[in-house]
Amino acid sequence: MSQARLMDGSALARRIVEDTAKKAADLKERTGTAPCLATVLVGADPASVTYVRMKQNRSRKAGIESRHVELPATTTTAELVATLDALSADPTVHGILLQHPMGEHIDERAAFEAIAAEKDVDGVTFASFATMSFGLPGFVSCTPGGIIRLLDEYDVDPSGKRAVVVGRSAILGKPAGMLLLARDATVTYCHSRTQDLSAAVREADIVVAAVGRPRLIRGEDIKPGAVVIDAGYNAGNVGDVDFESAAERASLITPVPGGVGPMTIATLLEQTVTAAARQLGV
Ligand SMILES: Nc1nc2c(c(=O)[nH]1)N[C@@H](CN(C=O)c1ccc(C(=O)N[C@@H](CCC(=O)O)C(=O)O)cc1)CN2
Repeated sequence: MSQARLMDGSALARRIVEDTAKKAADLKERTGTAPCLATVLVGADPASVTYVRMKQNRSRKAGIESRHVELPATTTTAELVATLDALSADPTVHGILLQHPMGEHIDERAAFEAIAAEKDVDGVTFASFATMSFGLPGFVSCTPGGIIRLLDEYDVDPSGKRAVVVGRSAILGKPAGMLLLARDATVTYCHSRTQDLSAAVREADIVVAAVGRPRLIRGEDIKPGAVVIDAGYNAGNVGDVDFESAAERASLITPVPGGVGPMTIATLLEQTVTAAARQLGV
């Protein structure tokens, strides 16, 4: 029987998006300009197509214009960088989202770094990573930022807690750990070379699963009363955590779907409106 309380990302995301829509409307009224988010998709990976569509639809509902750039899977790094340079220089675009993954032949870092810092509403550049890591104002990576908002919403203070982040990707695991560190958690990163994952997870007061391996984290490894954040995206809306068994021991747990996912998009929209306001001098 499940004991954990659900951390309802859908409900919190809805409130953030409603608030963001009001700010977007206010900005348009004051400046005559609606915030604009450019989405860039390389190739046609079905999951990425879905995520980009979700971002466009929710942008529209929040009064954010979207400009979509679709590039073929054969796009080179140089071509992608040229596209991102053009969007970075375009004053009618306030935020840029480069959907990940983008193909193994592409130098992902070169592509992310082509996004102007002031338009990095997805928090993927080195500049954003630095401000995020030092707890300074700037744009956060959207999923990690959404995770911190969920923790705040459910009164989970990471200070002094042992946090274990499973996964070290540039857009998820690494920044999630840095945001928790900035909140004074004692952070351990686990990854494919970690020798005893179960032992590390068993120590955790906060577990962030961000590795993309369906049901990797099981209830028997969850410390009783731990907070479990499932940030795994796998086919069929299955998370990285075995929800049923983990919920028996956790005090709080995010569901998949309806947990971290909606928070990712809400954070993106919120940061787009912030970027637009700054660029429009409001
Ligand atoms: N440039 C980026 N690429 C990727 C990111 C990112 O933040 N920036 N994150 C993931 C995927 N992702 C957004 O791109 C994403 C995944 C899932 C959801 C979501 O809301 N999922 C729903 C379920 C969706 C459904 O019904 O099919 C949920 O969890 O409730 C949002 C965003 C990789 N790439």
